[in-house]
Amino acid sequence: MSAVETFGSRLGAAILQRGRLCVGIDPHSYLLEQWGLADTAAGAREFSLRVLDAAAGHAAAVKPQIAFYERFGAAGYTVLEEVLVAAKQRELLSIADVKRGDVGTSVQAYGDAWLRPGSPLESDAMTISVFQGFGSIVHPLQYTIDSGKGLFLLAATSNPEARDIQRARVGPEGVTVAAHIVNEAQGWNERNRAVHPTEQGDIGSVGVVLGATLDLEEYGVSIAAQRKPALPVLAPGFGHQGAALSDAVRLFGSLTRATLVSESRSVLSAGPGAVASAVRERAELVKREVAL
Ligand SMILES: O=C(O)c1cc(=O)[nH]c(=O)n1[C@@H]1O[C@H](COP(=O)(O)O)[C@@H](O)[C@H]1O
Repeated sequence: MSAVETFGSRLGAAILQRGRLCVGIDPHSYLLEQWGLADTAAGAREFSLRVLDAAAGHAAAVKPQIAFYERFGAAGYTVLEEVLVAAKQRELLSIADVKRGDVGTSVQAYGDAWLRPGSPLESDAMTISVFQGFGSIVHPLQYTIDSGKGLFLLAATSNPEARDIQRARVGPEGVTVAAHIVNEAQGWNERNRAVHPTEQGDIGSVGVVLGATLDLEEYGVSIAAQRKPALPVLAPGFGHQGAALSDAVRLFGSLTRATLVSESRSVLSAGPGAVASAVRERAELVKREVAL
């Protein structure tokens, strides 16, 4: 039996304490300009630290999108390292929005980079692509057991261009790709529940990304069944992409239980002077509207 506190358990505690808002940290060029900051690694650093201060105590998690740092090369990665440490100091769960995926030792190296305790880029969880097969992520999955880390598998993403691929039917039962990925995540959580003390087994550590802009039934994803352990869901699409918080429970049904409402631009566009109040307002609204 593992003594490690699971990601699912930490996620549950964070939701209970601070609600289910996840603030996306996306230092777009246009936002840096709007904030009066240079479009440089130093600008992204200033931006990110201010967002972290705004999120502290009000959001369950933050989700830095690594592409916005990667565009500054090594300097961007140095900033990202600092941002991830600063998130931890503020007791915010960090979800590295990496969206990487590969096979064998390559995907193992991604897991080592983002989930290995002591790694310079250590995060609490990462987004990951499993379009090369659930079996391809066996190494990153091990971090959920050994080190209390989390994964969010891309399943039904918020962008409309993904519809054809993610709704395509696969396997002998002809389930959609999205539903297949959801089932794999749920199955993993069920199989590994016993590895952890039972009080930690309420929420799984392997979650999925489901866009709030979608009709999940259309993607073949059932929102009716109460599954145990609860499936973590990272739900982007609220705010800037048009999904309304008031629709969240209708959209996610029983999956709302362990859902993180992820918003980036709707909060970040408030600017440096108003970002703190924007986070607080959004967090309050999420608590009121997305209650199960
Ligand atoms: O994994 C994600 O966070 C993600 C998945 C998805 O299906 N759609 C999606 O927009 N995102 C991310 O969410 C952020 C955009 O959020 P908004 O600015 O709130 O629209 C970007 O960092 C995207 O990469």
